[in-house]
Amino acid sequence: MSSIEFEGVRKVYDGDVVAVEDFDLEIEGGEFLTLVGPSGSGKSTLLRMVAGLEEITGGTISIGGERVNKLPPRHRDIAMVFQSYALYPHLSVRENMAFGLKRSTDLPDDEIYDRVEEAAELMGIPELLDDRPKQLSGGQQQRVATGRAIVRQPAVFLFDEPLSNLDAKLRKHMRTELQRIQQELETTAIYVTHDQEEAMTMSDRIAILNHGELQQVGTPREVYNRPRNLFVGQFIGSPSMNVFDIEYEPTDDGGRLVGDIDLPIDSERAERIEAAGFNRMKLGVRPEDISVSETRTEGTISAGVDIVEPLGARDLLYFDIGEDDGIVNEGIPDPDEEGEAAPDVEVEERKAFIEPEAIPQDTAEVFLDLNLDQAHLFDADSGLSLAYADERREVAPSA
Ligand SMILES: Nc1ncnc2c1ncn2[C@@H]1O[C@H](COP(=O)(O)OP(=O)(O)OP(=O)(O)O)[C@@H](O)[C@H]1O
Repeated sequence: MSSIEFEGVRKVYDGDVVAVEDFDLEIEGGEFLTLVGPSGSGKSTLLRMVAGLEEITGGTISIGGERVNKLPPRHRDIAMVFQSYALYPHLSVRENMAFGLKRSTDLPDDEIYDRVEEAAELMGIPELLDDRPKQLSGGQQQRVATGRAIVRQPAVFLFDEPLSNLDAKLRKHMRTELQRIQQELETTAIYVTHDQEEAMTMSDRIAILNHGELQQVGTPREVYNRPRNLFVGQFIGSPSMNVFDIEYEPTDDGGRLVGDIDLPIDSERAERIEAAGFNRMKLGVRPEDISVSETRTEGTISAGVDIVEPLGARDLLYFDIGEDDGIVNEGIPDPDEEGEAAPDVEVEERKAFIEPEAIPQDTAEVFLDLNLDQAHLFDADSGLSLAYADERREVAPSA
């Protein structure tokens, strides 16, 4: 099982487009690691550098302990599965799956075809071996493309959004299939996706990228429960975290968070904020950590009810918090008016998962309980989470 190591990896296109910056990551042999991040954050570039399809501007990539910076793709023991399956239309499925090995090795034909049969078994497509690609559905083509990668018995699988052309149901099914196969073959895998549900369900670890820089790497649970910074907090989780602009104010028995909302906090939390030196902050509360309160207490906020969407097991409440809710929507011209494009203003939508029918119909205002034990505090300037500021202090040498 081959490990993959990135050390200070950097990629600059055309002399000045920095696509990846100072990227360090160690992927264990047999691990399934997913790269996520917004469009243009450098995911494909990283994958292509591992494959050898893109030159590395700086740093080192090693596979199985061997530095591969200058190694041509065919010597890297890697198979890549893309979003487009790129099957040869004039060849049968069997020939498509055998093609790579026939070209790149001296293996005897019967061994190659044995491997094709095995891979077809594993992918559940032995009955398709004599078909042509155009006779296959999207899901079947996906299986053939993956089967073709398996035939090569590579040390590393690279997946670049392999499921994005499939419908939602098939995508879910193929997720489990790919995971099962990767585990059975004990191959190391790097998987790129836009779909964070995919990332959460398939991966041993998730690496989150923004502007070519690694923001955090951890198990799905770690990055969800302990986001290192505001970016990760907002990127992981759907619908995304509600963010409130707040400042800290000390009081006699702890402190208060004031700004978009006004809530008391206990002395333990107040001490941690003071020790971290945070003042202007963002409070992140996930939709699942908000509930409807029967009564107004000091620990609740009042909110306007915008929409309640019944989702079955629970309802999704869209709410607002009045004048100071940070929602920038003044003066947005009507996008339908000719010649007037809507400006690039972020309109925040606040959301909470609530018990079904927790709000009677036609209710305009509710009291909401924010579960502060599950909430995240981030420094407004650096974006760093308070949880990690605590850690930083613990490891800092005492003065
Ligand atoms: N061949 C290229 N030449 C110049 N710039 C490029 C090239 N390929 C990518 N880039 C730039 O590098 C940055 C990272 O692109 P990359 O495709 O790696 O991002 P990504 O995270 O995979 O995006 P997406 O999710 O949209 O596929 C972007 O700014 C992109 O415009």
